[in-house]
Amino acid sequence: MSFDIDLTLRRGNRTIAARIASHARLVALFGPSGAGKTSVLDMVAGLVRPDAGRIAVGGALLFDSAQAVNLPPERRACGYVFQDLRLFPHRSVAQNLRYGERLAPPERRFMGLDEVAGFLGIGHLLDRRPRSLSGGEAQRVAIGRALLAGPRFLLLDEPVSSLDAARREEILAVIARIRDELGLPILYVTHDERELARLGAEVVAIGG
Ligand SMILES: Nc1ncnc2c1ncn2[C@@H]1O[C@H](COP(=O)(O)OP(=O)(O)OP(=O)(O)O)[C@@H](O)[C@H]1O
Repeated sequence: MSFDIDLTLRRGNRTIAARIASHARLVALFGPSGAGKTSVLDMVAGLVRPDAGRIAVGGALLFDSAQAVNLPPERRACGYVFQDLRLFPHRSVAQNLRYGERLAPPERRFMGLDEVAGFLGIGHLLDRRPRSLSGGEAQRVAIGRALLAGPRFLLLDEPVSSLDAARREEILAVIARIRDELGLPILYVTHDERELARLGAEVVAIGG
């Protein structure tokens, strides 16, 4: 199973709950703003601890409250592309990518920097600083940094919500290639139904 997740988290006066049991390579978490989609990604990444539940991805158990299993984020091997990207502003695109590369243990390095740059079409941007990039270019650099870290799966938080229609299609095509050519399971957050249709995603509703 690609995603086998059942968790709850109390935040303020609401309870965030998610149940995902899927063999699909791309599963979309869909729901209104504030429903808890980012919180679910944070729990899968190991940045926020669920109150209770179980998280397994690609057959690897990452968290189980009943068995007292709670792998730290660096042992979960997830490539997390945050909604605000979090590129290092004072470093070049190449340095941002190398940061990801350095995180990857040798046995999980399935792509080199040149290959990732070619795959994502960012080879001409390597000397630029993030602030000089367009939204779509910055998104591709953030995805590249995540891929270079040798992930076993990807967490993508609203990766196209800030882009115009043309750039949106460009990034969705990249995401479809990551799913089809690299075969990485992807957990994808959106509140836009057009993206679900475009990606043919399996949909899990959160909150609402
Ligand atoms: N660190 C925190 N402490 C307490 N409450 C939080 C924290 N982070 C988020 N929340 C609350 O948890 C709820 C879910 O937030 P979350 O960001 O997961 O939702 P979301 O579905 O991703 O929303 P959006 O689509 O707007 O990004 C919100 O009510 C939010 O205010």
